[in-house]
Parts: sequence; structure tokens; C-alpha cells
Amino acid sequence: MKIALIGYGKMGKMIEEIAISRGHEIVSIIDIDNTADFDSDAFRSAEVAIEFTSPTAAYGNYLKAFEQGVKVVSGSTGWMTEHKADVERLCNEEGHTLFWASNFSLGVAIFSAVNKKLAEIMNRFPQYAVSMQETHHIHKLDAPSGTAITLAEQVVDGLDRKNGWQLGITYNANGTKTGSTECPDDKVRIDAVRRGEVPGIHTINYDSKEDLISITHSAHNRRGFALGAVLAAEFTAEHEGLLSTDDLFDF
Ligand SMILES: NC(=O)c1ccc[n+]([C@@H]2O[C@H](COP(=O)([O-])OP(=O)(O)OC[C@H]3O[C@@H](n4cnc5c(N)ncnc54)[C@H](O)[C@@H]3O)[C@@H](O)[C@H]2O)c1
Ligand SMILES: O=C(O)C1=N[C@H](C(=O)O)CCC1
Repeated sequence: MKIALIGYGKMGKMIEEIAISRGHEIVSIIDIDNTADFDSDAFRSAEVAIEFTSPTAAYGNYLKAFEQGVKVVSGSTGWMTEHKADVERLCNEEGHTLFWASNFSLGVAIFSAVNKKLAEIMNRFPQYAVSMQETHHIHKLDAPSGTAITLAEQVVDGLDRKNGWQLGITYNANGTKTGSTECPDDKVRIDAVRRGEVPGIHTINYDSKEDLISITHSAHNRRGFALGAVLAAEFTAEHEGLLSTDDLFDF
């Protein structure tokens, strides 16, 4: 399959390696210094563009790819609050295709299934207080992570006593602590830690006076994210509309 890459950083480079190893051809690579290449025959020849850039660049890149008639797979996080409604409109009403996931790894798809089940069980046990923590490398621009937001939304969907999430304490790259543990009873608190080169750790805690139930997903590296993005591109070549990992990993 012909693939274009938008964003040639840590993820873009790993996706290139995995895509080639699976027999795909990279026909165009766009990064910040050659964005004019959207308007090129090479880019237009791609069946799918895989986009991993930044919270501020992602939405504009979707628009540019759609303008060229190219489907997009994207893992960029931090853009949803502002642009989710318009992206849904573009895909559901204007015929464009975007496969977006806050986390492309199989491990997080499995972890999500456990998270949803655990949240439902906890409706019967109000003595357990839920909170979350995510830890990522110091270069990460958004907090909380996209994965943490998705996991919190799953908790909110399953657990009747919660109706939203709130960013709690943030430990930034130089160890400075900001934010607060104060959180309304009906919100899930998410703490965010920025440390070293951590690829991504997500923990969901259910704490009672007697004990603590804790589930954690810890990525050893970025390969799981990159492989998932290439699998999503293979899926997207055959499908239309707004797609996500629920379509790809059917638990
Ligand atoms: N969904 C997932 O599974 C998953 C996994 C890892 C990272 N991410 C997300 O993917 C994004 C990128 O992560 P990364 O680790 O590759 O970051 P990175 O900083 O290593 O790479 C980003 C690249 O995008 C380029 N870029 C920035 N603005 C651009 C623009 N307007 N047009 C084209 N290129 C542009 C940068 O120059 C850089 O090369 C982040 O939002 C991160 O949160 C998601
Ligand atoms: O490295 C990052 O940045 C990651 N971003 C995603 C998120 O925000 O959840 C996925 C994990 C790695």
C-alpha cells in the first residue's frame, strides 16, 4: 500500500520502519519545513496518510490531507477539545475518513476492556474512590495524555457516580509540582507526571480504607503504538468515515 507520513519525529520514523517491513511503500514524508508537499502528486498518490505531529498542528493537517482527497490515520493528541465537533462533521457529513486513536497499542486496547469492566463492577462498591495517574517523557506537550482522557471517559461511561474528569497534580519536567488534589466527588482526578524518556504509563486506582486495587499499562517502547498505526492504515484503506481502535480490535 502507498503511505504518506505527516510528521517525521519519534513516531513517524518508527512507523516508516514498520510499514516498510510489512511491504508498504512510503510515497511522501511531510514535516514542518515542507508542508507545501501536501499539494503534490506524490502525496495525492497515497492511499492513507499517517499523521503524528502535535496538538496544534494535527487538525490543520487533517484539513490539508482531506483537501487532497487522502484518508488519514492520526495519533496526535491534545486537539480534541477544540476541534472534535468539526472533525466529526467532516467525517460523518462530508465523506472524509479519519482513523484516530489516543493510543494505538494492542496492550491499551486490552487494558481498556478491563478498565470498562472494572468501572461497571465498582457501581456496587461506593467505598472505592477512583483516581488516575499518567507518566510520560519530558517532551510531551499535552497533559493529561490523550490515553488518560480516553480511559477516564470509559470510567465515566461505566461508573454512575462520575460525570467527568479533572486534571489534578502535574509534575513537570524539572520536578515542579502544580495543581491540586482537590477534586469534586463526581469527577475522576488525573495526575500527570513528566519524567525522563518514559514512553507512557497509565494507572487507574480504586482506593478504599481497607485496600487499593490498581491496574497499570506500561509501554516498554513506542513499537506497539507504531505497529497499531500501520495496522490501522491497512484497515483504513478498506473503510470509510470516522474510525477508531474499537473498529480494529474487536473485544
Ligand atoms: N496515539 C498514539 O498511540 C500515540 C503514540 C505516541 C505519540 N502520540 C502523539 O503523537 C504526536 C507526535 O508524537 P511524536 O512522539 O512523534 O512527537 P515528535 O515531537 O517526536 O514528532 C513530531 C513531528 O511532527 C513535526 N511537526 C510539527 N508540526 C508540524 C506540521 N505543522 N506539519 C508537519 N509536521 C509537523 C515535528 O517537526 C516533528 O518532527 C503527539 O501528539 C503524541 O502525543 C500518540
Ligand atoms: O509520547 C506521547 O506523547 C504519547 N502520547 C499518547 C497520549 O497522549 O496518550 C500515547 C502515549 C504516548
